[in-house]
Amino acid sequence: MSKPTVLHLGDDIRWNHDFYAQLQEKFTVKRSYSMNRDGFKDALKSNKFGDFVAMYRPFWNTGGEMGNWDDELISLLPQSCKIYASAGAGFDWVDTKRMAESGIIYCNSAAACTESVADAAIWLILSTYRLFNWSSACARSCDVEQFKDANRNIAAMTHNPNGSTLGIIGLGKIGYRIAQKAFASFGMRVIYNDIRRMPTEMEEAIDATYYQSLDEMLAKSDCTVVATPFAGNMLLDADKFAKIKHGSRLVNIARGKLIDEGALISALQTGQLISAGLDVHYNEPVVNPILAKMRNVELLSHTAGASVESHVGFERLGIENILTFFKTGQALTPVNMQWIDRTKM
Ligand SMILES: O=C(O)C(=O)CO
Repeated sequence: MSKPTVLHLGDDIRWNHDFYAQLQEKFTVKRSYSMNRDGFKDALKSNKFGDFVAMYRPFWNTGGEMGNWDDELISLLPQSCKIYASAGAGFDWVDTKRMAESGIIYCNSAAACTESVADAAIWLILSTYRLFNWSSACARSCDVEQFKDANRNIAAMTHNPNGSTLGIIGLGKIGYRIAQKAFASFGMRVIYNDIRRMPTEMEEAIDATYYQSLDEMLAKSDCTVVATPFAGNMLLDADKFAKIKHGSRLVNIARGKLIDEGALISALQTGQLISAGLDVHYNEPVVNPILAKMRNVELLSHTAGASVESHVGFERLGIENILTFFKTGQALTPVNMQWIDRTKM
């Protein structure tokens, strides 16, 4: 009997060759490599990859050249396709509801990069308190006057995070890990806003307080961290910045489009916010040049999740999702089960 087909999108396997061999034992693996949208659409229309049962994208460098997975693309997938297991925590580029309507489970890989993203958030949080960006830029300038300026003046403007209040928007896997680290390392008081409240024992473990109202949480946070998925709507606009605690800080490790960058810049210029730390940007890969010039703003190149450990984990988790799903009928990290018609599985 012939083996079912898995369509492997994009990057080669880099770390998990033995594990990939297990996938190849059970499935015929076909490769799309890097196809642009038109090429990929033509390939699907002509059934170039056959009636594949799963799609696997082991890393984020390539395999996304076809652009957003919207109705146009999803409607071209063969009816045989049941699961798409992809690298990455965020899935703002996939209409997961539309996929579910075609009976396809989408699995993300947040679990594989949680540690890296949470570590990067801690870096950004610390930097918003201690203004390391400013100190680092002065040292890198190799200019004696700038060095002296930082050395003399930073102390009067920076603070220890210990005992201050960290407000987390989105206490999912990553948000919770950030909270654990900030609570354990800096003794920060954790408050959070989410659509769902955490179980009591999880709240108690980090002494966290739930705020159903985002506005009320923003008014209490000394540092707000955005750790929620982008679901098509902006979260922090001028109205929200007017409600945020005066003189507080902002960190974003989620998605740039959650924040109105113009409003953020105004909040930083008026002192409503005293600093910010951003891994993600509204117009990636273009970084806002006004933010780039602000010495109280730490900027990264969307690398919060980028580590060997995340990469190893992305490759593994995608394969595990596919193998487990076809063995047990259940995927490990699905995000769209609420829309899947289980009677058709
Ligand atoms: O995995 C993702 O989606 C990330 O943005 C990690 O930083």
